[in-house]
Amino acid sequence: MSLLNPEASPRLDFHGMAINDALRALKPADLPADNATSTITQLPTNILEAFIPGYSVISKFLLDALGFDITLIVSVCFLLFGLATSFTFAWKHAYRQFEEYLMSFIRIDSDDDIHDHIMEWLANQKISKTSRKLMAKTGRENAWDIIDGAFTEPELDPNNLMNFNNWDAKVPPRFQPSFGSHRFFHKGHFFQFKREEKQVMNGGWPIMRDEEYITLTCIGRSTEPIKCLIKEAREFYLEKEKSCTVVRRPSPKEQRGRGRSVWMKVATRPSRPIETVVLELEKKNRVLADINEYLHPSTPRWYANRGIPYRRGYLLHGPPGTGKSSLAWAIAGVFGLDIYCISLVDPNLTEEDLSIMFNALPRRCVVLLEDIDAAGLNKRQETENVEKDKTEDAAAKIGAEITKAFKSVQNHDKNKEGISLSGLLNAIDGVASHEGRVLIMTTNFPDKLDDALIRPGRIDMKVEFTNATRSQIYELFVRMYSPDSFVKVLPEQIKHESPRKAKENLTSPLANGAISNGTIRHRLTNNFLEHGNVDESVNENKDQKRKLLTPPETPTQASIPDGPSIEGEPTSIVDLASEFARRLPADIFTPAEVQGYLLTRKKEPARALREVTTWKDYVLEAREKKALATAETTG
Ligand SMILES: Nc1ncnc2c1ncn2[C@@H]1O[C@H](COP(=O)(O)OP(=O)(O)OP(=O)(O)O)[C@@H](O)[C@H]1O
Repeated sequence: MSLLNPEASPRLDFHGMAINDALRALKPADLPADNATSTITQLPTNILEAFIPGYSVISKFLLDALGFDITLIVSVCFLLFGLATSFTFAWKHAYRQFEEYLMSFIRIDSDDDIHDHIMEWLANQKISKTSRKLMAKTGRENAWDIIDGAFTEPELDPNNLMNFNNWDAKVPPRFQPSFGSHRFFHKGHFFQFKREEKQVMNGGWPIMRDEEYITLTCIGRSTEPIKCLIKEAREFYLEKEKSCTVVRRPSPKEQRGRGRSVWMKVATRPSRPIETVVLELEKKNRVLADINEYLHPSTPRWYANRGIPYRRGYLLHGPPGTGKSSLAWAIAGVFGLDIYCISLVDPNLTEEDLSIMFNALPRRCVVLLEDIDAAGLNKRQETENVEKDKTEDAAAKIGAEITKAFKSVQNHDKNKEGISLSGLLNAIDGVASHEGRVLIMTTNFPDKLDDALIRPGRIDMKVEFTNATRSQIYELFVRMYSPDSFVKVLPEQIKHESPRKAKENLTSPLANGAISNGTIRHRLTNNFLEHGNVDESVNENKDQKRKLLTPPETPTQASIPDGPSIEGEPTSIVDLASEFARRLPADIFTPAEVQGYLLTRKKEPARALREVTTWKDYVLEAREKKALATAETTG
């Protein structure tokens, strides 16, 4: 019996009647009374029963309670659902076919540099302004960002001091397309950009971790448009970072995946100009020429033809604060390489990690192993000899044996967590080791290193750093008080050269002053040291550079602002520098100490000169006292 017939349902209420009227309009009077016969909009009850168990009971209950049959409504819903599902299925299938035969895609995992290039590029495209699905990132990430000029000046308080309160809030966040699909047109091509996450096995705990990847799709059977887009993104990114050095360190274990993700980018900082490392010109040029030759594209073949592993290691040694790390950073800047820093004293670093790290190095990079003497890799022989000398009498001998045994247990435990000499050697020149990298090790105690570590093939060049010589003191002084524009112009000039030109220049660093102190000296001699003035060309961007938050313009011969000159006192930076270098003894103070002293008087060269003798006496006296105290405590 159908309730669509009003006569058949005497208890029909107002709503029931309205529904029935509507249904009658949909299906006129001759609706079948028996639901065994069905229409296109009214499915047989037994079919509905199959999809909704207990349907007939429910419908009967509703019929009794409300007085109308829900079959037609349910049937229409079913049909609509069926249609929608079929349409979705057909659309998906058709799209899949379209994708399969008429679209091309390139997938990029987040552990590849291209991922960063694309994301950075997209952040600067229209899509990152117009898309409805964005991800916000804090605008400024490190202190170096102010150098690119796009920064907001902090407010000055009533005392003329900078107030950084709320400063960060003024920096607009950066936006990137968020997870999901995004579509955009670029250079006449339609692209789909999909950002997704997948679960991958982790090296440690937790077992699984999320890893991001992106897929770039374009219409057409060629991936060429995507390749062009990737190329454009890479160029954009590299142009942005061209005068910067990217610093990477080992990723925390739980974030470590495969490939590049074992290293994480910790900073991008402006490259250190090689001229700012005050070192004998001959030494500096020797290192640069050697690395330049090693990195030349034809060198790997030369090595291969002679069966020599394509590796080169440098040991920079000398007292702390003499410029070893500074030179390593400057080398990375000169050759435009990323720098990969490993601390061997990191207790979480295992030998296995170390070999994974070396294995994941890119083709060309600088690997910096700092303070290798501090990593328990001391010369074993020597330690044993020292122990022997101490064992003069029997009692002392027994004591020494106990100490030795205790130490060996300690070392055993240490090596379980840390790096042993053989572990380091395996990483440096094992099968897994990546060829083509520039390995730089620094140490304060070269004599303590095991011969195996510093043998040729592992260390190919040693560069000794000493306390500041007179000429270094002089150069540090001149550099400290040279105007910013003067200090900056040379490295910028080098960077704006075409890569080929830069390469030509680098072929013979000795012959070319551009990357050596030679240029600085040459310029200083001709334009600054002799006449006390900087080239006009050098001063071109002076006004612009003054805006930077660096100390105010540094003094030149024309104006030395820290008080009236005393008769007989030098009045130019050059003369001040000469006198300054004369008043300090050679080879006693490290460049870091001299730099530290000058920094506290960075706007007052004349004061720096006046007070240097007092400072020298004070430091020497303090050293003496410290030495006495140490001697007393050690007996
Ligand atoms: N030869 C130098 N030329 C220019 N600056 C130097 C020189 N030596 C030291 N400095 C300055 O001193 C500071 C410390 O230098 P750096 O870290 O390079 O010394 P280091 O020899 O590596 O010291 P450590 O052995 O303690 O690591 C830096 O700010 C650096 O600019």
